[in-house]
Amino acid sequence: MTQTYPTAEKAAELLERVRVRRPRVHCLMNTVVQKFTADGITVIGAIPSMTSSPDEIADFVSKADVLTVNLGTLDAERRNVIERAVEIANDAGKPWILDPVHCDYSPSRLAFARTLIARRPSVVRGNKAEMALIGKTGDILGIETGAADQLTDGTRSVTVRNGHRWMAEVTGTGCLSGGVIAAFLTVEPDALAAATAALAATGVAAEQAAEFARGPGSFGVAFLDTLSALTPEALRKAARIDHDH
Ligand SMILES: Nc1ncnc2c1ncn2[C@@H]1O[C@H](COP(=O)(O)OP(=O)(O)OP(=O)(O)O)[C@@H](O)[C@H]1O
Ligand SMILES: Cc1ncsc1CCO
Ligand SMILES: [Mg+2]
Repeated sequence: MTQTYPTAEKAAELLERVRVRRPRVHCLMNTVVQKFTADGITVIGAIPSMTSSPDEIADFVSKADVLTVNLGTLDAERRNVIERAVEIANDAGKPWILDPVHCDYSPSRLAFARTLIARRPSVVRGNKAEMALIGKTGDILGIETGAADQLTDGTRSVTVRNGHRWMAEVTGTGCLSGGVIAAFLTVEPDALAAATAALAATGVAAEQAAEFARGPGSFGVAFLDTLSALTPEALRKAARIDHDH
């Protein structure tokens, strides 16, 4: 069967679509990087909301176009809220993404991540250590980020080679990428194409930011500037997307 693979042209088209649609992205985000993640979602052209209040989660997920579930600062109440949010997203047929932060530190968190994966997110994204434990995710798009981002949906595999080493020195670039991927999921049903475009966009913005930042601190700020200013044309030219065939 002939496979369709995401291209730089497709990434540019999807960036344009996100900016036109201005999707609502609800985030159950860890408490460490809420602001940075919300800023990343805003500058890509989407609208973030971040509440984890049990009595409001149903309304927020119902009004959102997509949900981001991040396990970074898990506690008993947050687990319940996550389960409720996932149920609402699934019942409404809305896409959601799981970031199993630090599942490599705690067996109970890894077990919780597995129960969530059984409820079929559109995407699971983690760093190398996290995805080594999560393992294969079958036909659910699995993404291991790092110097190169590796994406596979069980049939097709893609590598995004954009980015800068300072991304690894700013806490929350991975969490932020989850929010940006979520925004792209609302404009493209092929999760592989959506996530490839999102990671190329953040990677190209990081390369541009590194040209005028002086280190990780100023890079974090510059990255929001360049992600905000990123044009579809600049993304098309600078995206480095490879695939397996
Ligand atoms: N050495 C590197 N060179 C280029 N890009 C990188 C490098 N390391 C990480 N990145 C990029 O940084 C982002 C975060 O990836 P990483 O794997 O570090 O996530 P993470 O560990 O989950 O981050 P966090 O938990 O702080 O949010 C991704 O977009 C990835 O492409
Ligand atoms: C450092 C840290 N601890 C919990 S969440 C988080 C941020 C992203 O991983
Ligand atoms: Mg992480």
